[in-house]
Amino acid sequence: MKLSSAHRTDPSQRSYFLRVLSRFVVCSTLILAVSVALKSRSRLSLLLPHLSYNQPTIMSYQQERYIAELAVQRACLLTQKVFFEKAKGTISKDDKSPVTIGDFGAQALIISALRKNFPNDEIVAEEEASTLRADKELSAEIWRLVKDTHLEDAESENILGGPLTSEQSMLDIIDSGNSAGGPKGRIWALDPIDGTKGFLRGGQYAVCLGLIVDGDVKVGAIGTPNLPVDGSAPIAASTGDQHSKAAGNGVLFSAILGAGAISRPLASGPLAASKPISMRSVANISDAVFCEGVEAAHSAQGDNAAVAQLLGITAPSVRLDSQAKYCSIARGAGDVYLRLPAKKDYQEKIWDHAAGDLIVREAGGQVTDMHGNRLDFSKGRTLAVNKGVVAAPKAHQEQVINAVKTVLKL
Ligand SMILES: Nc1ncnc2c1ncn2[C@@H]1O[C@H](COP(=O)(O)O)[C@@H](OP(=O)(O)O)[C@H]1O
Ligand SMILES: [Mg+2]
Ligand SMILES: [Mg+2]
Ligand SMILES: [Mg+2]
Repeated sequence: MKLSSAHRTDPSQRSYFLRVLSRFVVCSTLILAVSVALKSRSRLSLLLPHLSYNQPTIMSYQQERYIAELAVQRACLLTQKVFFEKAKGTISKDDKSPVTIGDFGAQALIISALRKNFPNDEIVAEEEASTLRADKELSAEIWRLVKDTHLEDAESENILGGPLTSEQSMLDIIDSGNSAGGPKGRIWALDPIDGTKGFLRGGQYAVCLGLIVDGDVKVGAIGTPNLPVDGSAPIAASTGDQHSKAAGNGVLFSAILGAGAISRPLASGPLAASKPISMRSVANISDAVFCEGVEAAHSAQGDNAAVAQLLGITAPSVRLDSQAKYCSIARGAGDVYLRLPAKKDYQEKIWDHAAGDLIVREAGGQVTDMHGNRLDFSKGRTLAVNKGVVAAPKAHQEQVINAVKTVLKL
């Protein structure tokens, strides 16, 4: 068929049309690429606002550490409320150890944040809700606390998943920390209040969370609301008054395996700026300062004293409850943490050590049992193959272990 000249396209017109079309395609591809990049960057910045985007790669476990820090920070708001404003009534557990509304509330808040962000992970937590299911009044009191506790920073609160929806879901959340632990998979070890006796006495306590992957601790976060922000300040034996509340207390410690340990003030807004922490370098072990527990039932204080004497240590021990001991030596406020068994057959719990073990090792220390073996977090809910704990600067660990073996005749 022959086309009339009116239907035929002029070649210069056709090439103009092709040029416009190709420019349109290039421009729209560019716009699309830029908008996808911006979108994923803003999603990332929501999750990891502390990251610099100049970093070529994002270090692994940064997100886990960030969520752990926020969750611990929020739980500390609740424990502080109980510490300063509420009667710290106790309930006795089957093993006669105390538990408070603060322990249950902090556990509920932290597990709900973990469930929101890492729904497939397992959780080994200290507390369970059977007492609360049998005591409606107590359960209602904890629920009032839990639903009213949120971070001041709405974006951070949103990342944690916002408030729980009902009292029943709170009880179920508390009970979901019942994993048996073990050598495989991602398992969070949670101690909602470590040093409950210190908490009740108005002394030191810690909110502790560690992530164990295939038996190895990868992330640790510990909130110590009553430790001074200034690591060189004296540690108050009791902080149960409003004056000390205003006096610069509250520290958040954390570590990622292979990436060092840090601390920052435990403020309630977005996470404050952090700084690296490290153990003090001690030229001679006789210059070291011991950190020890307060409760005689939890470690053999006579044995600790004999070890100190054998090492020529004369400085008095710093005594404080909870994993605040690990944190203290990790920032150079003390050098050696000894926890020699007071009861022969007691098995240490993984939630009492996971986060602290990593923070000390990442700050340049070594943590072992009294035989010099690394703590083994792959054996279930307890450190079934370890006895006692010895944490010291790497360079002096062997010397301390030898003194322990001499004193205990191992
Ligand atoms: N006989 C014992 N030996 C060692 N630790 C014990 C113990 N009985 C209880 N504990 C643990 O000691 C922890 C407190 O340690 P510390 O004495 O260093 O503050 C308690 O944690 P909770 O307070 O979380 O229950 C508890 O798990
Ligand atoms: Mg307890
Ligand atoms: Mg504990
Ligand atoms: Mg506890």
